[in-house]
Amino acid sequence: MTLQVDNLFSGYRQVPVLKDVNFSIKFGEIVGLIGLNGAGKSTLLKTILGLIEPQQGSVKINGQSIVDNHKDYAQNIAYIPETPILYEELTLKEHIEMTALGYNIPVDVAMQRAEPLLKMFRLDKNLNWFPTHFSKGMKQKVMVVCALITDAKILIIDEPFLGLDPIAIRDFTNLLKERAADGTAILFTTHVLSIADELCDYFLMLRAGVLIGQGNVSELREQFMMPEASLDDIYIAMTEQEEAL
Ligand SMILES: Nc1ncnc2c1ncn2[C@@H]1O[C@H](COP(=O)(O)OP(=O)(O)OP(=O)(O)O)[C@@H](O)[C@H]1O
Repeated sequence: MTLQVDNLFSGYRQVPVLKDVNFSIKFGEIVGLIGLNGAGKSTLLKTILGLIEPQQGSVKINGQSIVDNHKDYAQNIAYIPETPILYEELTLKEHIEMTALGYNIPVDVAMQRAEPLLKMFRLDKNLNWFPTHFSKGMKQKVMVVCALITDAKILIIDEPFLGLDPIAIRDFTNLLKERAADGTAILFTTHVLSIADELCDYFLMLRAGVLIGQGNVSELREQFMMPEASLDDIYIAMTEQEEAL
């Protein structure tokens, strides 16, 4: 039961951004995707989501690609983008209902699941609000609620902590840990290494479209030959190598 990425080349207009990327994520693991601006993190997430077609190689969930079974593949993934995408003409409640429809969940079940999340994020009094009345952080919380009410076994999150206040970061971090403990695989990008260090079982280090390291911190220490290094030290070494290229 995994997300399996094999020999993946992917990018835009035949120009590969990702070059021969290989990794797998088991259900229940939290994985941090780390790399400088432009390294290809969002391109990788978009390819996993099926928004970009691989130029070569494959992305499979439980052995099936999006081409093999589009519906199963899509329902297995929930996505929280870096910039919240909400429909101006739908209320918060209607966003939850629409998510329920998209993931084949009865609306009353979705509302039950949403209730504690809305309370935690202090949005429970705002069910009839439209997105124009929400702050950026509140919009991000709506995206989090919609993703977490699904039964998706893979959660893909682009910069999850951007725009959230410290309390929301703490609550969201705890929610992610709970989700992983229940068997959800979580892949997220971040530039906030301290949170990644606390949260992740292991890391994917992406440099110029190439996965140059993967593993937990002690495995990364071995791969980068830095026996005493912290995640910060390894990241800085990776960026210095990039500047020297
Ligand atoms: N729609 C696009 N068309 C063409 N090239 C693109 C497109 N989107 C991204 N790129 C290029 O692909 C490369 C990787 O970009 P990507 O957005 O995946 O990086 P990233 O690691 O997510 O960066 P950041 O940390 O800034 O979000 C960059 O060179 C970028 O210019």
